[in-house]
Amino acid sequence: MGKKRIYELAKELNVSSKAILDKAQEKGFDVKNHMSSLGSNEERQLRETFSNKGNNANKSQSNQAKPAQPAKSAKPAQSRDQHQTTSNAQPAHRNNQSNSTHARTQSNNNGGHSTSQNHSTSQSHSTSNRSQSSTHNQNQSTNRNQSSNRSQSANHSQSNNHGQSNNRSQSNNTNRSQNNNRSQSNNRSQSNGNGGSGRFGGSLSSGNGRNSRNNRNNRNNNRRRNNFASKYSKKNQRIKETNHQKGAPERKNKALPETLVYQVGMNAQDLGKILHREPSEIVKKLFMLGVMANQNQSLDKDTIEILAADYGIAAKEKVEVDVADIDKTFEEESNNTDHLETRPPVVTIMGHVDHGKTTLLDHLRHSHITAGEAGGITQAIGAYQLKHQGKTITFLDTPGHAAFTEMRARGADITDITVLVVAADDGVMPQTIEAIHHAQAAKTPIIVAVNKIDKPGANPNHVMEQLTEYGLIPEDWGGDTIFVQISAKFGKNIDELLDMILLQSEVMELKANPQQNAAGSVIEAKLDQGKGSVATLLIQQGTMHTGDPIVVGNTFGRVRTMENERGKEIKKALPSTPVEITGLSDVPEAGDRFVVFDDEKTARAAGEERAKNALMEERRTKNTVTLDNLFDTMKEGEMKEVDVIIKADVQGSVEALANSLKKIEVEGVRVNIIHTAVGAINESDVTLAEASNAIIIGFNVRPTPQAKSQADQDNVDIRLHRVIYNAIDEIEHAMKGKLEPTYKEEVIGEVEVRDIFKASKVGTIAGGMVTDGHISKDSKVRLIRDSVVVYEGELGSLKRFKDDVNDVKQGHELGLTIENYNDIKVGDVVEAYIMKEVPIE
Ligand SMILES: Nc1nc2c(ncn2[C@@H]2O[C@H](COP(=O)(O)OP(=O)(O)OP(=O)(O)O)[C@@H](O)[C@H]2O)c(=O)[nH]1
Repeated sequence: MGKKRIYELAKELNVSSKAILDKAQEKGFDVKNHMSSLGSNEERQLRETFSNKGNNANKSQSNQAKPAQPAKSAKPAQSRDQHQTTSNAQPAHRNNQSNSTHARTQSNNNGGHSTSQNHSTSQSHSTSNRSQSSTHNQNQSTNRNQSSNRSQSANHSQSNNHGQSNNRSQSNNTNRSQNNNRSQSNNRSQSNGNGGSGRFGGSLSSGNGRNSRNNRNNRNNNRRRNNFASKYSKKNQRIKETNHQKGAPERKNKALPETLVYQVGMNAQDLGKILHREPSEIVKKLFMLGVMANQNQSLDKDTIEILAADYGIAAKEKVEVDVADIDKTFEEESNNTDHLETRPPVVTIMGHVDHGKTTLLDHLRHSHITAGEAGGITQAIGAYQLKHQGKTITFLDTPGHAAFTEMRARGADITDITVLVVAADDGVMPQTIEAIHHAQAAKTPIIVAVNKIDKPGANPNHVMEQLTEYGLIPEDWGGDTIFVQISAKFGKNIDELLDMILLQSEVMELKANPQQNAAGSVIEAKLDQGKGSVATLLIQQGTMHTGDPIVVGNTFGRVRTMENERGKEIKKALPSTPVEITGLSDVPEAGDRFVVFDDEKTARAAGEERAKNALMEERRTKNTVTLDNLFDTMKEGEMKEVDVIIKADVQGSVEALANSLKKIEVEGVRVNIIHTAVGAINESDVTLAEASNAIIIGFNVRPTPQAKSQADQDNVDIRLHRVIYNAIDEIEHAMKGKLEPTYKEEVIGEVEVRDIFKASKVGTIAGGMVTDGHISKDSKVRLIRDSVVVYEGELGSLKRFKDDVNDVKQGHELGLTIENYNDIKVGDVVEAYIMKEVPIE
């Protein structure tokens, strides 16, 4: 059991935190406020103290009030005074008020009796009136009949409710029933003013009795003498006094709610509205709980909960949920560890062109389905499930790595296992490497299917050797990569491959909770003429039912129909199942996430909000890392690695550049090369860069036109270099935040070389056409052959027909020479660029 806090003990003992705090401090315990913890010994002592008080109040209180013990006789008077003088917000702290105040107050209550008289009265009532102590909320007549027992009431006031206190304080006014009645009424009306329940005594009826006017006057007198009241409460009291004098009806507070539903950061005003209480009352109450706060100051969770406890009601925090944030909902649903059950693995097949991916998928599709379904099966959607050894495996039919990475770029890491198909007769090829890098970037385990082992030239061992270079080492050789030698065409070892997939998935302990709302990702989506929006979804968590309200990406709806991959209507779908659904208001995108909501209203609100946000953010520059903002990004602590993709003209350059970049040392940051290859920068590189927030460095190579436009669109940073040192320097400077370019290269046009003329004096003259932009006499040029930069230099001359010109625009023919370079060939491209000065901010 943890240590008890003061407020908790107070709640338990039904006394104020302040009373406990005071007592604890009096006893020398090391406590500061209501939140302070108590040791078990301390707690025990306090319990004893307060339970004794309760008992004393009922039984043995008279000891304190015996005439023979004058020193103690002051206590009853205190308590009495407390009742009379305490403002509504201070019920629990009456005991703390001074004797002199009490005495004065009492005299007022007694209708002008002298102070000394009051004192003697209080003392003379030391004999307890036990019956009184047990009867709370007594009415006036009861009080009149009660003999006063101030010591009793003093003790009671600590542990009992206001009604009790009031009654007891009434009884203090012994031998003057009239005065007693007045006093009682005063107290009651005070309580009514508070209007609260619980310890504030709000349960008392309002002071509408015969004595109410007198009582009000008395109370007002009392209030004037109340040293405790704050500036604000004094003001409020004055207002109330005025109202009372005018005979204005007393305001009745509404009943407290059963539970205070709050949000952290609410202030006294907010809470006052919920509790139907004046903010000033809340402020006073907080003050008594040891929290100094004005009406506008935000309150923390603990304070609000203590306040609720003090009012005697429960408190519940209302957590504001951003329904539109389905990513968050998705994460929450995904991370739910309740009712976890094993789910089928989701497998993607990747590999180089013609290595047999489609053949493998087709073979699986046709050979591993239940007998009843065999024959004439048409796969309706881009994913399917098969059964092997009584277990299900889900295959995603995503042709091409770009599609795979595209999904990842959109935040959908849906693949559990990658099967890498490598043809045994062909070995590792560029797309094999690309696939490895894509899978590694996605951190999915790879199972290698060495295919076409039936072919005469097949050399599986060679494939295995090759793959060791990429960290894929067979188990036999001391690694942990599973290799299966198959023939997709002839179905050889396919079962072994499936065994291995199941084994891998077992190791991964793939689990999901089928008992919760479904969440997952879009595999593909389209607009169907007849059905409207049709989306293929992979359920990653929970179970989806027809009729479920759903938000998918920026669209929403209800699952109107649901079909499995064979076009069969189903009513529910479990985790790892691909389904095709209709019923969405719009067409989502592949990779979008979906979340099922409990009700359609929330789904609609979330969907509409997302659609609105998407519209606003449409085409807004994505927060992709570029060299220019790299330092800022790093500074923000968003990145500890700089992901880089290197493309170069020859393998030697790739390695040299990679090695050099790895050696750059900048504190807290390192270069992480996620993909290298020889050749032009293609769309797949750009997609990978976007998905991984990477920078592409092209060394002596150019991006293909499609890759270039995709990079522009996705804001992927491509840096082209011809000197390794410059590339290293640029990355290093960017990492150190020193990138302050004063000049920036700007490509202004492209010329296609269509004819070559050799002239003895001027060298090679290239005749051609400006296919893009323009070229000017002072532009610099690069000669590009098959996407590889073969020369970079200055323009020698620029002519239209026979005339020298300063500029030639797109669509016009021209003749040009490159200074000191003659090896120009037909089909070459001359890229014209200028170095533009970048103004320093
Ligand atoms: N002999 C033999 N041929 C195979 C095997 N697997 C596939 N092939 C053949 O290899 C060729 C290419 O196979 P695909 O399955 O289309 O290859 P892919 O990887 O899907 O090719 P893309 O879809 O272009 O990327 C086809 O002619 C297949 O018949 C195999 O195990 N043995």
